[in-house]
Amino acid sequence: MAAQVQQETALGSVHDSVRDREISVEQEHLDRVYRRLEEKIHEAEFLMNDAAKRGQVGTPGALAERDAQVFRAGVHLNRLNNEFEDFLFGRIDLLLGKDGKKGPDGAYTAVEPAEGAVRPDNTADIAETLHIGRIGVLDADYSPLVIDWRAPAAAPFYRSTPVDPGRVVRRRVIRSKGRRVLGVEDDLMRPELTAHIDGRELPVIGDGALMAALGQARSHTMRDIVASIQAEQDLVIRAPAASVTYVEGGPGTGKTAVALHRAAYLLYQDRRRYAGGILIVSPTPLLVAYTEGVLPSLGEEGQVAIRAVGSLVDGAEATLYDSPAVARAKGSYRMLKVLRKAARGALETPGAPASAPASTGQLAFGDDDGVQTPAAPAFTPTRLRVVAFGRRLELEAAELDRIRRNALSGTAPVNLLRPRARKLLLDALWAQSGGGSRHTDPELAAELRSSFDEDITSEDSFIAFLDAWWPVLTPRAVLNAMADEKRLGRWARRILNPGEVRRVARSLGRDGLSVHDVAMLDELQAILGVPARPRKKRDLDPLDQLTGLEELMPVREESQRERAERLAQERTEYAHVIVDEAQDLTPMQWRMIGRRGRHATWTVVGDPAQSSWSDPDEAAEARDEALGTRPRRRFTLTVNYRNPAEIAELAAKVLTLAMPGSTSPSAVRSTGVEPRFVTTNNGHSTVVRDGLAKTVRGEAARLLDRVDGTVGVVVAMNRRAEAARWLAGLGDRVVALGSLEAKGLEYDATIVVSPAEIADESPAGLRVLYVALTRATQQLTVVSSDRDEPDVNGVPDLLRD
Ligand SMILES: Nc1ncnc2c1ncn2[C@@H]1O[C@H](COP(=O)(O)OP(=O)(O)OP(=O)(O)O)[C@@H](O)[C@H]1O
Repeated sequence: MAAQVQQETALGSVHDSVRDREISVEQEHLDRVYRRLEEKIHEAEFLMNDAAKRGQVGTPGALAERDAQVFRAGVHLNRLNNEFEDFLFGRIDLLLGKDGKKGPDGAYTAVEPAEGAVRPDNTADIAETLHIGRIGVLDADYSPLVIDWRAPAAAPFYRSTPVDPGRVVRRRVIRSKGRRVLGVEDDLMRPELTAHIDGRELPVIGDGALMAALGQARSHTMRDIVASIQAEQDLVIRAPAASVTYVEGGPGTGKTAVALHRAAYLLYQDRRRYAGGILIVSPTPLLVAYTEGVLPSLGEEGQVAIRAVGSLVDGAEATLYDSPAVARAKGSYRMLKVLRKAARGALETPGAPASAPASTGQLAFGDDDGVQTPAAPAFTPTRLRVVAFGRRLELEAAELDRIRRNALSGTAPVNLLRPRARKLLLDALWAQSGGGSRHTDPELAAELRSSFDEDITSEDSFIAFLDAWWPVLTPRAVLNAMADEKRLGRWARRILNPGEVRRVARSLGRDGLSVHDVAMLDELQAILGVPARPRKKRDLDPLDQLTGLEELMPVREESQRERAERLAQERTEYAHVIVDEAQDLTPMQWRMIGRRGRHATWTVVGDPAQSSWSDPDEAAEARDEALGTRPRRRFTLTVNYRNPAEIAELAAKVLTLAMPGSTSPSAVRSTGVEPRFVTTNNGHSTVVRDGLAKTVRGEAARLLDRVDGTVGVVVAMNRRAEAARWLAGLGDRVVALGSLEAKGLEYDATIVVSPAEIADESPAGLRVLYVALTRATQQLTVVSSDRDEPDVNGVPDLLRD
């Protein structure tokens, strides 16, 4: 082979000296970069001080300019300080490019080599070397010292492969800590070439950075993969933002990692458009906690909202789980029909509470927002009595019902129909008063009518009646009303069966919300509508009151800043929505997320084989509705970077049962460690014979000894609390989690407890089991109970060939 590839053999000392020399080459470059960064930090500090001085000059223009300058310098300084750790991680050595043109980052733009860059005898010279890092750094003469990983010039670092190398001859990953380079790992993209750099043959060190990264112990937080993004992943990360980017791939193919890096890429591409406007929806708070450190490590702190699907509605936080049967009823399209009926029905229900109890959280509208929510009436009034023009007028129950039905026949949100209902009441009272026949002159008649209306609407009894008869409903109030089985039964007639009604009503009576309740609240918010905010009144000047001037003064307009702050707080729509684990969303959740991305571009990542939702067709319909007719660009990720082949092979058996005909991603490495099977109940057990608790605890302790990082114990949802007790005192490297909570997470080692229990938990149980079996990066133990019918080797029924 032409290039000087070093092997770990008898040539060890030669190898070490070449490696040391290459490390010192990179150290020199890193030193240069740090010197330049320090200069830039001084520049930023100088700018800030200078700007502060300029503030004392005091003209409005100078002040505005100062503010902008201080802001820019502050952001810059902050980034430089934060990126100081480990920001240089890659290098590519390139052949001469085709056209010789340079891009804005100072690098040549051509992807393909110039003709003649490779000589007929397969020798070539390195014409350009680029270092890749978390941010770009230009030298004082504008030559690129470091290229931002998201810049076009950095793409070949990720895209180049031996099959399609482009200009790249050698791709190097640099490992550093603080200011010290610790190691380098090279991949040769053109192994057939003898390439020279500065008159020397190009050395190649190590056997690839990817394997080194994959072998590292896992902690409770995800790491970025910026130094080892693979070509098929890079295509997704850099896909144009237009329309919908749709990514499928099996467990461990990097979908979550890719989604996070894509957010950072989009911000880099068009910061103005996306800053603050990217939403990442994650299935669980555990996955949010696991992933939320990745974007800051890519230099994108606070720009992207990562929210669990149960925390998408402000003021509502899901803390409870529903049983599979209840989840199916609450999450399906059928619930939409029930909610529409409930929202209208809650108005006319005797005794229905009209507003949320003060102790429960508020949705986006409520007392806090200045909208008056009337106190809950004891019952819905059945008669209206008022006095107008000295006459007693009265509307009876039947008439009131007719008016309500008439008002509700509109399609507008229920709360927005209140003015219409009020108008219909006044019409009925006016008709009763006979006032319409008193004047033939239309002008006089109109005047009479308006003073009639004024007379009635200023009466306290009328206002109290309206508040009780047509209260402003909050989503919480309607949900509370649905906890009454009888009422729910009425609203869900022919939609839910009696068993479902009973179970749903009971679940809504609990203290707290489930992830499905949150989607129902959001839907109710849309069905009920938000009544117009009363405009804030200016505080009255006592002098105004004396002179009556206040009536002539315009209401003060919101300042631009106030408006910007309010909009940011109220943000419910985003410019780009990234959905992780999209296969799990129910139709109601798709509707909730869809409302946040009505005008957005989307990235949707998921794996149908891991879906815990029982009706994939219904969910697909809801997804298509949320994404609309936007064109989709589809990608498939094919390589499993998480599980060693031994574990992937076992999981594939469950995949065959769960989704016959689908293919597993291919595992990129093998560890030689086979999954272990332990039983609790029979004489053939290899280890323990007594209870599950002791078995799992013993196995967890064993695995903690064998791996440096984390151990996850996955149990059926109803065993979660119990499993936490089994592990008490073993330390924080080991955690117990329910099958549905394991989604997206990974551990060095996992224990999957009773596959049969997990599979029987729900209609999608086999797919949930597939998720559980694919969480380990190194070792997997399966603990069986009686239900698993283990064979003599402890292998449970579901995992046998
Ligand atoms: N290019 C890469 N370089 C290094 N590590 C990688 C790379 N791609 C993925 N990984 C690692 O593989 C693991 C799996 O990635 P990730 O969680 O994003 O996969 P996923 O497709 O979302 O999996 P699942 O569907 O099971 O949730 C993570 O530890 C991730 O850091």
